[in-house]
Amino acid sequence: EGPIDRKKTPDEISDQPLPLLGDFEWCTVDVTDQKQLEDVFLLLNENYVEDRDATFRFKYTREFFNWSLRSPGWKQDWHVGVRVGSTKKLVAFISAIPVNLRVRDNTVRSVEINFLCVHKQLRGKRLTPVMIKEITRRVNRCDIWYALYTSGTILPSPVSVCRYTHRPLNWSKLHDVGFTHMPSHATRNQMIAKYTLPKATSTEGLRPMEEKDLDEVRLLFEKYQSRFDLVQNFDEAEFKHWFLGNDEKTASNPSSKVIYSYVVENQNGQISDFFSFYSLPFTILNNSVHKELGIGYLFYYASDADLEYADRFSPEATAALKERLCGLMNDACILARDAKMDVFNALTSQDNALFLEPLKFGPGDGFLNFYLFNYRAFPITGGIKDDKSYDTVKRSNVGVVML
Ligand SMILES: Cc1c(C(=O)c2nccn2C)oc2cccc(OCCCNCc3cccnc3)c12
Repeated sequence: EGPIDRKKTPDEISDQPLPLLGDFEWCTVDVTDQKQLEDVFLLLNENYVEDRDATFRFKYTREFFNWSLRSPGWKQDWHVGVRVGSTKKLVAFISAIPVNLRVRDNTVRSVEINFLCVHKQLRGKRLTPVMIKEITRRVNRCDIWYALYTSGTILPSPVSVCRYTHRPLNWSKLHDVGFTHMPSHATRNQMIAKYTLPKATSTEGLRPMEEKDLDEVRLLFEKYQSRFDLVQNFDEAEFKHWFLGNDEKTASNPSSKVIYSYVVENQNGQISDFFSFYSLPFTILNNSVHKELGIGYLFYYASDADLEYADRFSPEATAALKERLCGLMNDACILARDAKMDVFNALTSQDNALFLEPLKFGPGDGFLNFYLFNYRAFPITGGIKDDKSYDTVKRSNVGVVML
């Protein structure tokens, strides 16, 4: 396991971008300029990933980009765009943010690549490989040689693959928009009853995470994450950014809130657990009644449930963790429902297999493949059972969650 290419230095890398065909020009998007942020927002909301039947399209908000593109150490030069020379219209985008990854026992200074988007009318012009080469060049110039990225499509050699899963929160709306279907043996009311959640959460001491919790939660999180083989290491600033976001702005406008983080404070005032989820709605294409699908995505979590066991992977420790996570994640679904989300999405990564079936998550029809650029690693299990069921617990070794 380890780097694929020989060690290089930035001065070996060209300081000029690759040539672009026709009336296209490279640009660097300044996402602190609301107008340029709007260009990215419009490009992705009209041209980014859709589901297979083109029923839904990701609806990234401006707040989401401010959160995901401006994490600590972010560089404007790594927000790469292609514009039409004559009109300055943004027709392609790709981004990188710096991250510290751990792949088994190796720490790898990397970037995470995300939001690769080419305008629908420019598909098939081989623009994607050129975008990837250009972002690679700009990152290499900063002496970073590795990258993590995900894709719904199969590309050469994924390091891991996880399955999409969904927990309906508002079954009737999901049914109305065609996301979920009525099983032959059930009625509408039976399906609604099946997915109805309690009014209130049940975990004693559960409350929103606050700035004063950060150090304690980061310590709990680092202990928990040590169980996985592919993780992102967060320093203090990164931890604050990813779990508290730039919350002051959303205090005024709750509907634009992106990241939701909660802690469990036990009787003697210690933090025993935490979990988080982010909001990333779908635009519903051609539906007269519903315009948007509210979606919560499970993000990171940690628990001390297994800490008292010498072997954290023993059946006893696993049972204790399973019981704790089932209570926590059921509360996460309740909080997501209260935040007007219609479905709660999770992958089969982390220890999710412990609660997916008990909490009525159903397998989705999508897979998320994880790729490492310029780094060879033995495959890391993504928690997928070979068949559709989750009958036996199949834990995963993927501890990184990509937006
Ligand atoms: C996308 C997505 C979906 C859906 O497509 C979906 N949910 C409700 C209705 N639909 C059609 O369901 C998921 C469950 C877990 C994690 C996920 O995504 C994890 C993060 C994905 N990152 C962005 C991305 C999207 C597609 C391909 N590559 C990257 C998803």
